[in-house]
Amino acid sequence: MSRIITLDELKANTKKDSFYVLLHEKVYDVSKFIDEHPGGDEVILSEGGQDATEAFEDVGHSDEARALLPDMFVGDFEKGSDLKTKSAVRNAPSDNKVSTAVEQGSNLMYFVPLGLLGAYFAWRFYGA
Ligand code: HEM
Repeated sequence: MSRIITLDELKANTKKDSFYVLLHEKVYDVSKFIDEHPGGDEVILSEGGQDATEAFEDVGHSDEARALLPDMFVGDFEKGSDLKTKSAVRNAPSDNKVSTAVEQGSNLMYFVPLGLLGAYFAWRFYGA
């Protein structure tokens, strides 16, 4: 059974010995984890009482990091609270499109001159 965590509750748990983090509209109690966090306690402490989704995603946390979350889950964040939560938008796909386009472009940049060079030598040796 899942609890609903209100904005007031989120804001009430911003002390190191009782600390809630809001990620992807879910609330996690990171009190026990905070001292072990590889990124340090300060970065997490500065996200108290607000939506930490963007900060968490900007770091590009690993699957191992994400796998720690279920154990710390407290409940879903209340819908329609004053706090605007961000949905999980990952910016990787659009970046990928750009880099494949650039890669295809640079392949052409190699193959066109190589093809011309090949054509020239074919003409030199087998032509007139
Ligand atoms: C609340 C749940 C969180 C968990 C379970 C978690 C877990 C982890 C883990 C396991 C790592 C090691 C690298 C990796 O596996 O990705 C890491 C690194 C890091 N985390 Fe978090 N993290 C949490 C929240 C945050 C938040 C809210 C921030 C905010 C800014 C943050 C900032 C960082 C930074 C900057 C690193 C990089 C440390 C380095 O490479 O030196 N983390 N975190």
